Amino acid sequence: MSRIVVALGGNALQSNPKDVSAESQLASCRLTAKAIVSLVKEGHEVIVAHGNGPQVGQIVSTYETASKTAGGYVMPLPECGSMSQGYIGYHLQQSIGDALRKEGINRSVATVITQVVVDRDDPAFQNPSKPIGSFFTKEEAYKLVAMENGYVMKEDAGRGYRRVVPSPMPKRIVEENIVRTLAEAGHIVISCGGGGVPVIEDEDGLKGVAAVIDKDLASEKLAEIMDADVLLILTAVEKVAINYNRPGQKDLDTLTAEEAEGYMREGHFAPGSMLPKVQAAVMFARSGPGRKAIITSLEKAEDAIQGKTGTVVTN
Ligand SMILES: Nc1ncnc2c1ncn2[C@@H]1O[C@H](COP(=O)(O)OP(=O)(O)O)[C@@H](O)[C@H]1O
Ligand SMILES: NC(=O)OP(=O)(O)O
Repeated sequence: MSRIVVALGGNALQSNPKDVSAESQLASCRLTAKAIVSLVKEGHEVIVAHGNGPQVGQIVSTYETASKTAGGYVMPLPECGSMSQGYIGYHLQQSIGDALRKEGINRSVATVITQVVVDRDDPAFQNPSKPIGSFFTKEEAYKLVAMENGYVMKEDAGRGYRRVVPSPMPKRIVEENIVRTLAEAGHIVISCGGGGVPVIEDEDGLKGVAAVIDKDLASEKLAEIMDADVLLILTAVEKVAINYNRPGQKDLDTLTAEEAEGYMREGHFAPGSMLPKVQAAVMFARSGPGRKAIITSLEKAEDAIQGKTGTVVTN
Protein backbone atom coordinates (compact mmCIF):
# COMPACT_ATOMS: atom_id res chain seq x y z
CA MET A 1 0.00 0.00 0.00
CA SER A 2 1.36 3.41 -0.96
CA ARG A 3 0.14 6.90 -0.27
CA ILE A 4 -0.20 8.53 -3.68
CA VAL A 5 -0.82 12.18 -4.50
CA VAL A 6 -2.37 12.26 -7.99
CA ALA A 7 -2.01 15.52 -9.94
CA LEU A 8 -4.67 15.65 -12.66
CA GLY A 9 -3.83 17.55 -15.83
CA GLY A 10 -6.08 19.31 -18.31
CA ASN A 11 -7.15 16.24 -20.30
CA ALA A 12 -8.37 14.50 -17.13
CA LEU A 13 -10.91 17.30 -16.73
CA GLN A 14 -11.65 18.42 -20.29
CA SER A 15 -10.59 15.83 -22.85
CA ASN A 16 -11.81 18.09 -25.66
CA PRO A 17 -10.30 21.56 -25.03
CA LYS A 18 -12.76 23.09 -27.52
CA ASP A 19 -15.74 21.90 -25.48
CA VAL A 20 -15.74 23.85 -22.22
CA SER A 21 -19.24 22.76 -21.20
CA ALA A 22 -20.03 21.33 -17.78
CA GLU A 23 -21.40 18.19 -19.50
CA SER A 24 -18.09 17.59 -21.25
CA GLN A 25 -16.12 18.14 -18.03
CA LEU A 26 -18.35 15.74 -16.12
CA ALA A 27 -17.89 13.08 -18.83
CA SER A 28 -14.10 13.47 -18.53
CA CYS A 29 -14.29 13.30 -14.74
CA ARG A 30 -16.22 10.03 -14.98
CA LEU A 31 -13.34 8.47 -16.97
CA THR A 32 -10.80 9.98 -14.59
CA ALA A 33 -12.70 8.56 -11.63
CA LYS A 34 -12.24 5.03 -13.03
CA ALA A 35 -8.44 5.52 -13.05
CA ILE A 36 -8.48 6.85 -9.49
CA VAL A 37 -10.72 4.09 -8.20
CA SER A 38 -8.47 1.47 -9.82
CA LEU A 39 -5.69 2.74 -7.54
CA VAL A 40 -7.97 2.67 -4.50
CA LYS A 41 -8.97 -0.91 -5.45
CA GLU A 42 -5.29 -1.88 -5.41
CA GLY A 43 -5.21 -0.74 -1.79
CA HIS A 44 -3.52 2.63 -2.21
CA GLU A 45 -4.39 5.74 -0.25
CA VAL A 46 -5.14 8.45 -2.81
CA ILE A 47 -5.15 12.23 -2.47
CA VAL A 48 -6.23 14.10 -5.60
CA ALA A 49 -5.05 17.51 -6.81
CA HIS A 50 -5.97 19.09 -10.15
CA GLY A 51 -5.46 22.01 -12.53
CA ASN A 52 -7.92 24.80 -13.32
CA GLY A 53 -6.37 26.86 -16.14
CA PRO A 54 -9.27 26.57 -18.63
CA GLN A 55 -11.95 26.73 -15.92
CA VAL A 56 -10.64 29.73 -13.97
CA GLY A 57 -10.22 31.60 -17.27
CA GLN A 58 -13.79 30.73 -18.21
CA ILE A 59 -15.11 31.98 -14.86
CA VAL A 60 -13.11 35.24 -15.08
CA SER A 61 -14.28 35.98 -18.61
CA THR A 62 -17.90 35.22 -17.69
CA TYR A 63 -17.68 37.81 -14.91
CA GLU A 64 -15.96 40.25 -17.25
CA THR A 65 -18.78 39.94 -19.75
CA ALA A 66 -21.38 40.26 -16.98
CA SER A 67 -19.62 43.35 -15.58
CA LYS A 68 -20.51 45.26 -18.74
CA THR A 69 -24.14 45.30 -17.59
CA ALA A 70 -23.53 45.08 -13.84
CA GLY A 71 -21.86 48.32 -12.81
CA GLY A 72 -18.38 47.34 -13.99
CA TYR A 73 -17.60 45.02 -11.08
CA VAL A 74 -15.24 42.19 -12.04
CA MET A 75 -14.85 39.26 -9.64
CA PRO A 76 -11.26 39.09 -8.35
CA LEU A 77 -9.02 36.24 -9.49
CA PRO A 78 -8.66 34.44 -6.11
CA GLU A 79 -12.47 34.30 -5.78
CA CYS A 80 -12.65 32.88 -9.32
CA GLY A 81 -9.98 30.34 -8.31
CA SER A 82 -12.03 29.25 -5.31
CA MET A 83 -15.11 28.87 -7.56
CA SER A 84 -13.09 26.68 -9.91
CA GLN A 85 -12.14 24.43 -6.96
CA GLY A 86 -15.82 24.06 -6.10
CA TYR A 87 -16.89 23.47 -9.70
CA ILE A 88 -14.23 20.87 -10.49
CA GLY A 89 -14.35 19.37 -6.99
CA TYR A 90 -18.10 18.84 -7.38
CA HIS A 91 -17.64 16.89 -10.64
CA LEU A 92 -14.72 14.83 -9.31
CA GLN A 93 -16.43 14.17 -5.97
CA GLN A 94 -19.59 12.94 -7.68
CA SER A 95 -17.72 10.87 -10.29
CA ILE A 96 -15.30 9.25 -7.84
CA GLY A 97 -18.13 8.60 -5.36
CA ASP A 98 -20.23 6.87 -8.03
CA ALA A 99 -17.24 4.83 -9.26
CA LEU A 100 -16.44 3.71 -5.69
CA ARG A 101 -20.04 2.61 -5.13
CA LYS A 102 -20.04 0.65 -8.43
CA GLU A 103 -17.01 -1.24 -7.17
CA GLY A 104 -18.67 -1.83 -3.81
CA ILE A 105 -16.03 0.25 -2.01
CA ASN A 106 -17.43 2.01 1.02
CA ARG A 107 -15.34 5.23 1.10
CA SER A 108 -16.30 8.90 1.13
CA VAL A 109 -14.95 11.68 -1.08
CA ALA A 110 -14.43 15.24 0.12
CA THR A 111 -13.26 18.39 -1.64
CA VAL A 112 -11.34 20.74 0.60
CA ILE A 113 -11.28 24.36 -0.55
CA THR A 114 -7.55 24.87 -0.20
CA GLN A 115 -5.60 28.08 0.33
CA VAL A 116 -1.89 28.09 -0.43
CA VAL A 117 0.40 30.73 1.03
CA VAL A 118 2.74 32.48 -1.39
CA ASP A 119 5.45 35.09 -0.86
CA ARG A 120 4.17 38.63 -1.51
CA ASP A 121 7.62 39.47 -2.98
CA ASP A 122 7.71 36.47 -5.32
CA PRO A 123 9.26 37.76 -8.57
CA ALA A 124 6.49 35.92 -10.46
CA PHE A 125 4.18 38.85 -9.66
CA GLN A 126 6.28 40.99 -12.02
CA ASN A 127 6.35 38.39 -14.78
CA PRO A 128 2.95 36.81 -15.60
CA SER A 129 3.54 33.31 -16.99
CA LYS A 130 0.58 31.04 -16.15
CA PRO A 131 -1.80 30.53 -19.09
CA ILE A 132 -5.51 30.54 -18.25
CA GLY A 133 -8.70 30.33 -20.30
CA SER A 134 -9.16 29.63 -23.99
CA PHE A 135 -6.66 29.62 -26.83
CA PHE A 136 -6.63 32.49 -29.36
CA THR A 137 -4.91 33.24 -32.63
CA LYS A 138 -2.24 35.95 -32.60
CA GLU A 139 -4.67 38.44 -34.17
CA GLU A 140 -7.41 37.67 -31.63
CA ALA A 141 -4.85 37.99 -28.84
CA TYR A 142 -3.78 41.50 -29.92
CA LYS A 143 -7.42 42.53 -30.16
CA LEU A 144 -8.12 41.25 -26.64
CA VAL A 145 -5.11 43.09 -25.19
CA ALA A 146 -6.35 46.28 -26.79
CA MET A 147 -9.91 45.78 -25.48
CA GLU A 148 -9.23 44.46 -21.97
CA ASN A 149 -7.00 46.72 -19.91
CA GLY A 150 -4.22 44.86 -18.15
CA TYR A 151 -4.34 41.61 -20.11
CA VAL A 152 -1.02 39.97 -20.91
CA MET A 153 -1.19 37.36 -23.69
CA LYS A 154 1.55 34.85 -24.47
CA GLU A 155 2.03 31.94 -26.80
CA ASP A 156 1.41 28.66 -24.93
CA ALA A 157 3.76 25.83 -25.92
CA GLY A 158 2.91 26.00 -29.64
CA ARG A 159 -0.85 25.67 -29.01
CA GLY A 160 -1.97 29.28 -29.55
CA TYR A 161 -2.18 32.46 -27.47
CA ARG A 162 -3.64 32.60 -23.96
CA ARG A 163 -3.99 35.15 -21.23
CA VAL A 164 -1.21 34.79 -18.65
CA VAL A 165 -1.30 35.70 -14.96
CA PRO A 166 1.36 35.62 -12.20
CA SER A 167 2.18 32.18 -10.85
CA PRO A 168 4.08 32.41 -7.54
CA MET A 169 5.70 29.42 -5.82
CA PRO A 170 3.53 27.56 -3.27
CA LYS A 171 4.99 27.87 0.24
CA ARG A 172 2.46 26.44 2.70
CA ILE A 173 -0.89 24.66 2.48
CA VAL A 174 -3.22 26.30 4.98
CA GLU A 175 -5.64 23.35 5.21
CA GLU A 176 -2.93 20.67 5.49
CA ASN A 177 -4.19 19.32 8.83
CA ILE A 178 -7.73 18.69 7.63
CA VAL A 179 -6.45 17.05 4.42
CA ARG A 180 -4.24 14.74 6.50
CA THR A 181 -7.02 13.95 8.99
CA LEU A 182 -9.47 13.05 6.21
CA ALA A 183 -6.93 10.99 4.27
CA GLU A 184 -5.82 9.08 7.37
CA ALA A 185 -9.46 8.34 8.19
CA GLY A 186 -9.72 6.57 4.81
CA HIS A 187 -11.53 9.24 2.81
CA ILE A 188 -10.53 10.25 -0.72
CA VAL A 189 -9.56 13.91 -0.53
CA ILE A 190 -9.52 16.44 -3.36
CA SER A 191 -7.22 19.28 -2.40
CA CYS A 192 -5.07 22.04 -3.89
CA GLY A 193 -7.43 22.42 -6.85
CA GLY A 194 -5.94 24.79 -9.40
CA GLY A 195 -2.76 24.84 -7.32
CA GLY A 196 -4.76 26.19 -4.37
CA VAL A 197 -6.16 29.69 -3.92
CA PRO A 198 -3.06 31.89 -3.58
CA VAL A 199 -2.99 33.91 -0.36
CA ILE A 200 -0.44 36.08 1.42
CA GLU A 201 -0.11 36.23 5.18
CA ASP A 202 0.16 39.35 7.29
CA GLU A 203 -0.61 40.35 10.89
CA ASP A 204 -4.35 40.53 10.09
CA GLY A 205 -4.45 37.04 8.58
CA LEU A 206 -4.75 35.73 5.05
CA LYS A 207 -5.53 37.73 1.91
CA GLY A 208 -6.17 36.37 -1.60
CA VAL A 209 -3.86 37.58 -4.36
CA ALA A 210 -4.37 37.82 -8.12
CA ALA A 211 -2.45 34.80 -9.34
CA VAL A 212 -2.83 31.13 -10.27
CA ILE A 213 -0.39 28.65 -8.73
CA ASP A 214 0.95 25.85 -10.90
CA LYS A 215 -0.90 22.68 -9.86
CA ASP A 216 2.14 20.42 -10.39
CA LEU A 217 4.21 22.50 -7.98
CA ALA A 218 1.34 22.71 -5.45
CA SER A 219 0.80 18.93 -5.80
CA GLU A 220 4.49 18.44 -5.04
CA LYS A 221 4.17 20.52 -1.87
CA LEU A 222 1.06 18.52 -0.93
CA ALA A 223 2.85 15.20 -1.56
CA GLU A 224 5.79 16.32 0.59
CA ILE A 225 3.76 17.41 3.58
CA MET A 226 1.43 14.40 3.35
CA ASP A 227 4.55 12.21 3.42
CA ALA A 228 3.41 10.50 0.22
CA ASP A 229 5.36 7.65 -1.34
CA VAL A 230 4.50 8.63 -4.89
CA LEU A 231 3.66 11.83 -6.73
CA LEU A 232 1.71 10.64 -9.78
CA ILE A 233 1.44 13.38 -12.40
CA LEU A 234 -1.20 12.46 -15.00
CA THR A 235 -1.15 14.31 -18.30
CA ALA A 236 -1.77 13.59 -22.00
CA VAL A 237 1.48 11.70 -22.73
CA GLU A 238 2.58 8.28 -21.46
CA LYS A 239 6.20 9.32 -21.01
CA VAL A 240 8.38 12.42 -20.88
CA ALA A 241 10.56 12.79 -23.96
CA ILE A 242 13.74 14.52 -24.93
CA ASN A 243 13.69 16.24 -28.31
CA TYR A 244 9.91 16.21 -28.01
CA ASN A 245 8.24 16.70 -31.41
CA ARG A 246 11.67 17.03 -33.01
CA PRO A 247 13.94 14.62 -34.87
CA GLY A 248 15.54 12.27 -32.37
CA GLN A 249 12.57 12.23 -29.97
CA LYS A 250 13.21 9.67 -27.24
CA ASP A 251 10.76 8.65 -24.53
CA LEU A 252 12.31 8.27 -21.10
CA ASP A 253 11.52 5.32 -18.79
CA THR A 254 13.56 6.58 -15.88
CA LEU A 255 15.17 9.85 -14.96
CA THR A 256 17.37 10.76 -12.02
CA ALA A 257 17.01 14.22 -10.54
CA GLU A 258 20.46 15.08 -11.85
CA GLU A 259 19.69 13.88 -15.39
CA ALA A 260 16.43 15.81 -15.34
CA GLU A 261 18.28 18.99 -14.38
CA GLY A 262 20.67 18.49 -17.30
CA TYR A 263 17.77 18.09 -19.73
CA MET A 264 16.04 21.12 -18.23
CA ARG A 265 19.17 23.21 -18.86
CA GLU A 266 19.24 21.95 -22.46
CA GLY A 267 15.62 23.13 -22.90
CA HIS A 268 13.93 19.77 -23.55
CA PHE A 269 10.78 20.58 -21.54
CA ALA A 270 8.36 23.29 -22.63
CA PRO A 271 7.80 26.03 -20.02
CA GLY A 272 4.19 26.10 -18.83
CA SER A 273 3.58 22.48 -19.87
CA MET A 274 6.19 19.74 -19.28
CA LEU A 275 8.78 21.87 -17.46
CA PRO A 276 6.79 22.40 -14.20
CA LYS A 277 5.98 18.67 -14.13
CA VAL A 278 9.65 17.70 -14.33
CA GLN A 279 10.56 20.40 -11.79
CA ALA A 280 7.89 19.11 -9.40
CA ALA A 281 9.05 15.51 -9.94
CA VAL A 282 12.67 16.43 -9.16
CA MET A 283 11.69 18.38 -6.03
CA PHE A 284 9.61 15.47 -4.74
CA ALA A 285 12.24 12.82 -5.52
CA ARG A 286 14.78 14.88 -3.59
CA SER A 287 12.47 15.58 -0.65
CA GLY A 288 13.00 12.29 1.20
CA PRO A 289 14.38 8.77 0.93
CA GLY A 290 12.46 6.32 -1.25
CA ARG A 291 10.20 8.97 -2.73
CA LYS A 292 9.52 8.83 -6.44
CA ALA A 293 7.51 10.78 -8.97
CA ILE A 294 5.88 9.27 -12.03
CA ILE A 295 4.75 11.23 -15.07
CA THR A 296 2.33 9.37 -17.34
CA SER A 297 -1.08 9.51 -18.99
CA LEU A 298 -4.43 9.11 -17.26
CA GLU A 299 -5.05 5.85 -19.16
CA LYS A 300 -1.76 4.37 -17.92
CA ALA A 301 -2.08 5.39 -14.25
CA GLU A 302 -2.61 1.85 -12.94
CA ASP A 303 0.15 0.33 -15.13
CA ALA A 304 2.55 3.08 -14.08
CA ILE A 305 1.95 2.44 -10.37
CA GLN A 306 2.66 -1.24 -11.08
CA GLY A 307 6.01 -0.22 -12.61
CA LYS A 308 5.01 -1.08 -16.20
CA THR A 309 5.21 2.36 -17.82
CA GLY A 310 5.53 6.11 -17.33
CA THR A 311 8.65 8.13 -16.68
CA VAL A 312 9.85 7.42 -13.16
CA VAL A 313 11.88 10.18 -11.50
CA THR A 314 14.07 9.26 -8.56
CA ASN A 315 16.82 11.02 -6.66
N1 LIG B 1 9.54 16.96 -23.37
C1 LIG B 1 8.26 16.65 -23.44
N2 LIG B 1 7.86 15.37 -23.30
C2 LIG B 1 6.55 15.05 -23.36
N3 LIG B 1 5.55 15.96 -23.54
C3 LIG B 1 5.89 17.25 -23.66
C4 LIG B 1 7.26 17.66 -23.62
N4 LIG B 1 7.30 19.00 -23.76
C5 LIG B 1 6.04 19.41 -23.91
N5 LIG B 1 5.18 18.38 -23.87
C6 LIG B 1 3.72 18.54 -23.97
O1 LIG B 1 3.28 18.94 -22.70
C7 LIG B 1 1.97 18.40 -22.48
C8 LIG B 1 1.66 18.42 -20.99
O2 LIG B 1 1.47 19.76 -20.61
P1 LIG B 1 0.01 20.34 -20.35
O3 LIG B 1 -0.93 19.92 -21.42
O4 LIG B 1 0.17 21.80 -20.11
O5 LIG B 1 -0.28 19.64 -18.99
P2 LIG B 1 -1.57 19.25 -18.17
O6 LIG B 1 -1.82 17.80 -18.47
O7 LIG B 1 -1.15 19.45 -16.75
O8 LIG B 1 -2.70 20.15 -18.58
C9 LIG B 1 2.06 17.05 -23.10
O9 LIG B 1 0.79 16.52 -23.40
C10 LIG B 1 2.88 17.32 -24.37
O10 LIG B 1 2.03 17.70 -25.42
N1 LIG C 1 -3.44 25.80 -11.92
C1 LIG C 1 -2.94 25.04 -12.93
O1 LIG C 1 -1.75 24.69 -12.97
O2 LIG C 1 -3.85 24.69 -13.91
P1 LIG C 1 -3.57 23.91 -15.27
O3 LIG C 1 -2.89 22.62 -14.88
O4 LIG C 1 -4.93 23.68 -15.86
O5 LIG C 1 -2.70 24.79 -16.11
